[in-house]
Amino acid sequence: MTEIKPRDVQITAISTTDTTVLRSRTWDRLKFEVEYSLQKGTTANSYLIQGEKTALIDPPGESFTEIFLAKLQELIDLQQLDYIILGHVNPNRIFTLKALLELAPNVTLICSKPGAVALRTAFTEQELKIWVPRAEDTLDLGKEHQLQFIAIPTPRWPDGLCTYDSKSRILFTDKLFGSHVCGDEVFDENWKQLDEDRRYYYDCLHAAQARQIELALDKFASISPKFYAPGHGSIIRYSLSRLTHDYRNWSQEQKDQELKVALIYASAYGNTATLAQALAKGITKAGVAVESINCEFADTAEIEAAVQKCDGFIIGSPTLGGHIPTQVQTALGIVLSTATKTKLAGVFGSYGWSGEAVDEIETKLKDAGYRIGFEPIRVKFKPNDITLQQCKETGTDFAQELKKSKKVRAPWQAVSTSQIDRTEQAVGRVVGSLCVLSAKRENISSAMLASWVTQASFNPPGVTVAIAKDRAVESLSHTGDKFVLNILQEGKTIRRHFLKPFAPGEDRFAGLNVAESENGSPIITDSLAYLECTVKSRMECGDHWLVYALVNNGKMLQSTGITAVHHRKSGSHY
Ligand SMILES: Cc1cc2nc3c(=O)[nH]c(=O)nc-3n(C[C@H](O)[C@H](O)[C@H](O)COP(=O)(O)O)c2cc1C
Repeated sequence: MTEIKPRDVQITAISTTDTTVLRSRTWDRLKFEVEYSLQKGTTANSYLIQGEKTALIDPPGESFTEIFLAKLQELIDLQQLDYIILGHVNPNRIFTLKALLELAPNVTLICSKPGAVALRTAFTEQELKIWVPRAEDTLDLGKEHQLQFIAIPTPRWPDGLCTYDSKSRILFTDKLFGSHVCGDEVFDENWKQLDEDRRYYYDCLHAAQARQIELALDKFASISPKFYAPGHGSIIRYSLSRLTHDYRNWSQEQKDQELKVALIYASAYGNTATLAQALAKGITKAGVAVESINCEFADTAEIEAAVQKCDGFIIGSPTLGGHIPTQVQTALGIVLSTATKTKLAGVFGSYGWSGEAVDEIETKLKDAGYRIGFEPIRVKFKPNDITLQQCKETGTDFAQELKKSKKVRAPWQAVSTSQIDRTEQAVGRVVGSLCVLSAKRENISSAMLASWVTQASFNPPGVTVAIAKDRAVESLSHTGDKFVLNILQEGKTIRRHFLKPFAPGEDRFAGLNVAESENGSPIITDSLAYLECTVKSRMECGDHWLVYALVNNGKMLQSTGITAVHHRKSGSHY
């Protein structure tokens, strides 16, 4: 096993303009968050601007409090710290904030209006100096550092606030333009290698709030930053226009999707919100757009518009005091009076002991005549990895169900209608080996049938596998992922086992003979042969990912028998 480096705080000056980044680095994987599943660690970036006055942006979470404060005190005397700017108020970071306030009692906190409410809730026993800047306000730190504040409210971070320093031309973007990767590179000189991570970060954090991301980009259009300084990952210096363009394109892609799901939820302590994010990831992965609505911060018109436009809706609610919270009640009222009965519905929520909210919502929707697309999801308190995986799979199934009921089928482009049948038949004559890809991450095993598999290189030995985006198992389709390619034998029944639909979270290997490979992935021992592989790269090919993987190890499991090949009548499906 590779040894994981200890957490640390890396300090680097950004350009020559009195600005320093303090990167609190976590090298190992973080648990229980959808966006961390690539397991590359992350950095929590804080920034220090030293004009005549001093401002600190976004101190890190509790696991860094001690080492971060020690490093910060090497740079400044905390008695001299004038401002702490919060891109959003993160409950995990309140501990560090408390420690900072003890050492810097005169500091003024700067945040958005909803941020101030969250701060006052977290600091009930303490009088805080808070400044909520309006759009036209600036803050003069001296030495020409004029700070401008841009509110970027999103469903996930309703209190989002970006800061722009006109002297250094750094835009501090908090949750925008980040990536969860830990390394020594402070800047994005290797930005091409970051493409996959940035896209994944966008897909997990922002795809379900693409409308608000577009509004944010519009707001940034009037300034011309030289750097994006995000809350996580490398500082964007060399690829700023490219990444801006990418964010525009990815948001437009979401807008262009034919089908939309309104994901309407509220969450007092973040648990229902975490479930919402996992569902959203599963839905968007399947090529269906999500419009997230955080009931606490959305107005009636916004909810009505989302419900009218959507093809399906999902409502999420915690149970508080034995009831559905008022904001969700209101949203439910709007849904019941606005949504036509043809829309597919879903319900989920976190609870502590009785969990009435999910049952009540389900009953009301059923009584009103809506079809419920999945067994309501009820999760006690904080969801774990397995629950989140189930939510993602439920989201994907919900999207598939919508596609089926709306008969959405990817059009064959550049082929005239009269030629479609002939061309489909001809393409269908291309064959590949029938295999099962299997992988294990933490304690979650996954598997999928794959028939678009072929050898791709002799030296090093490598294979390619084309994986449908809407069915791609996350733990085997990203660079660095390890999996086993189980090569099936003609005449055996393993194929039938994997052709049947699995319920979200269902054990894919139940009833099969399985052994563990060196890379931890399951080997189906009744296969003809197996290969242990590591994903080297992947390429986006329309509705599939083409994964190129190196073969690390392999073995014949049967001395006779030939490889199963999947013969098809048409090239328009497997
Ligand atoms: C004031 C309060 C009242 C609660 N009342 C209930 C209740 O009546 N029934 C229940 O099952 N859970 C109850 N809970 C537990 C919450 O539903 C649980 O913490 C849930 O994870 C909150 O979800 P959220 O993080 O999305 O807000 C209550 C929690 C609090 C703080």
